[in-house]
Amino acid sequence: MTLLTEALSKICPVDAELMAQAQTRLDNKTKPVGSLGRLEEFARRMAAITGSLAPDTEKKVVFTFAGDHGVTDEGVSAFPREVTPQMVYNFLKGGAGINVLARHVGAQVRVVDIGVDHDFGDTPGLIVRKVARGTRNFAQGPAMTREEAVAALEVGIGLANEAKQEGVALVGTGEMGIGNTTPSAAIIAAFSGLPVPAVTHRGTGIGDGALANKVRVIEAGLALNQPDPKDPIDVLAKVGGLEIAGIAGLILGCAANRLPVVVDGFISTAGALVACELNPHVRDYLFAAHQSVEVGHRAMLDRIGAAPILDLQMRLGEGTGGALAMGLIEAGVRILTEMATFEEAGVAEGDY
Ligand SMILES: O=C(O)c1ccc[n+]([C@@H]2O[C@H](COP(=O)([O-])O)[C@@H](O)[C@H]2O)c1
Ligand SMILES: Cc1cc2nc[nH]c2cc1C
Repeated sequence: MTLLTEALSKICPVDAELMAQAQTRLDNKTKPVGSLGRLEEFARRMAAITGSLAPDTEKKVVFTFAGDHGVTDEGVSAFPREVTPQMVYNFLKGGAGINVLARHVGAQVRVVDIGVDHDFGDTPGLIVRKVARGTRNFAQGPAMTREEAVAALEVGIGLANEAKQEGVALVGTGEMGIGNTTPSAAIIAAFSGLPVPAVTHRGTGIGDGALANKVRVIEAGLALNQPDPKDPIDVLAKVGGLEIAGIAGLILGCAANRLPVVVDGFISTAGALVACELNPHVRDYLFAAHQSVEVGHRAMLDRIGAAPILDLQMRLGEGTGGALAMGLIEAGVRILTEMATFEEAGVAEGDY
């Protein structure tokens, strides 16, 4: 069995009984029923995912996948593609936004070269799983072969399997790839059939002219490649990206291992969408960290059926929103495990 078929076959619904037991415990805590709102949701879902009423959150790891995109030849980003490897070095030195926010919540950052158009040699700290030196320009043909897409999915699955083995408790997704809002918009347009202008936005900050060009490029790429929305790997291969595939695989692997996974912004959610289209139970294992500024993000989250935890007008990527949301998920779990019950504290219960 391949890593992909094995992961897909292992994914099952979360434990509904434990979800109910966790909620009963939360209802006995010294607070009006439901008064901790979504923190209670995080706690009961963590119980249902992990199969424990005292879910572990100790070891938190954000995987930041880096990859390049042939479609940058079409002028779809405000930045040159050299920024992708330059930012990889920044991550490894600990100076990027994700490094700061991961330190803030006590998470580790792991940087994965899954498709950067740069030779890193043996750079200390970098996880080298390069499938190709970037994708091809999907305005001229498929971004990847099906084999490349599956190989990149399996990179992510392999990392999730290793994370489970070493006792990681909470996984975060992140990415770095100049041009990657273009394949992300193409993916949601392909699955949903929504008009391209409704899901395409400014990414790193392009102006009106470049945005109109980006819409035309995506429309042309979809018309040329005809991705089949009923075949998620076809969509991923034809108009996706290597880091998006790595993230989709990581999320599948987490679901297969009953590991909770926190999904960052627009590009990470494109990966989550591919994973959910492959197996709808994946949805129950993921937390949508935040609402990105990218306009197409809402359509992705709606299609997955996930409500974002934060709305901080962020659009950096890297895993930054995911790191922040990890802190809140952990807070919810601590309510479940540490807060006193009415009985323990000698507090009178309400009469609803
Ligand atoms: O996470 C998001 O919601 C997000 C939204 C816009 C841009 N980004 C980041 O910006 C880069 C892609 O933007 P662009 O304009 O080059 O397609 C890529 O490195 C992403 O991490 C990330
Ligand atoms: C500087 C920079 C940092 C990033 N981090 C994620 N995407 C990015 C894009 C740019 C341009």
